[in-house]
Amino acid sequence: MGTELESVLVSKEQIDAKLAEMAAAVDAEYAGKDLLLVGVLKGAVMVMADLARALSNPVTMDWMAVSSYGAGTQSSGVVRILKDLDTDIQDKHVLIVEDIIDSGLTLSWLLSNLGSRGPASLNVCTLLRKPDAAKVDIDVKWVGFDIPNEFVVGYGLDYAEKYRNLPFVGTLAPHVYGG
Ligand SMILES: O=P(O)(O)OC[C@H]1O[C@H](OP(=O)(O)OP(=O)(O)O)[C@H](O)[C@@H]1O
Ligand code: HPA
Ligand SMILES: [Mg+2]
Repeated sequence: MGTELESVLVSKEQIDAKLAEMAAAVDAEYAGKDLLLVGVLKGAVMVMADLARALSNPVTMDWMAVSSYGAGTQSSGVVRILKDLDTDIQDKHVLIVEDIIDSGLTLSWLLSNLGSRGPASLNVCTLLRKPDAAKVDIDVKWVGFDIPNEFVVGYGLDYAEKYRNLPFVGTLAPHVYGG
């Protein structure tokens, strides 16, 4: 491990096993229905790719890009749409795929934004959640791992755009971000 990384919090093996479990639950929930997975760029790229491939039922996929973190380790609370969906989600079953719910501000904003477009159903799955950091209460159908309130990187998650390609989730040494 490089000197910038402090520890592995969730290993590749743990992620693979959890996504297989989540995929089975998603398959069961949406059996016989058309499901649209909405991945939240950029962080959810890895979860989306691996979760989708673990599903047995066919799905369609679309992406939204929003950003509230910039280069820091704290949410600004201001969510910006950088890219909207390509598809109309009215009357569709929609599952938002996220890498992490931290303050919950991104998801809370997304749920109200997508909810106003009239989907047949709207649910959320996330690989990680920080219960101690929640600023808003959100109903999340599937959560992979509840983790401590520490800044994490890897498996899609970045610090100033770095570390997204790590195959595991790890904590960053505080000296890297001045913590
Ligand atoms: O619960 P919250 O406190 O709102 O944080 C969660 C959001 O923050 C991250 O995205 P970010 O804005 O960093 O964009 P990125 O995915 O492109 O890194 C992450 O991917 C979630 O979408
Ligand atoms: O802990 C985190 N790490 C990286 N990106 C994030 N976005 C919200 N929380 C985090
Ligand atoms: Mg980020």
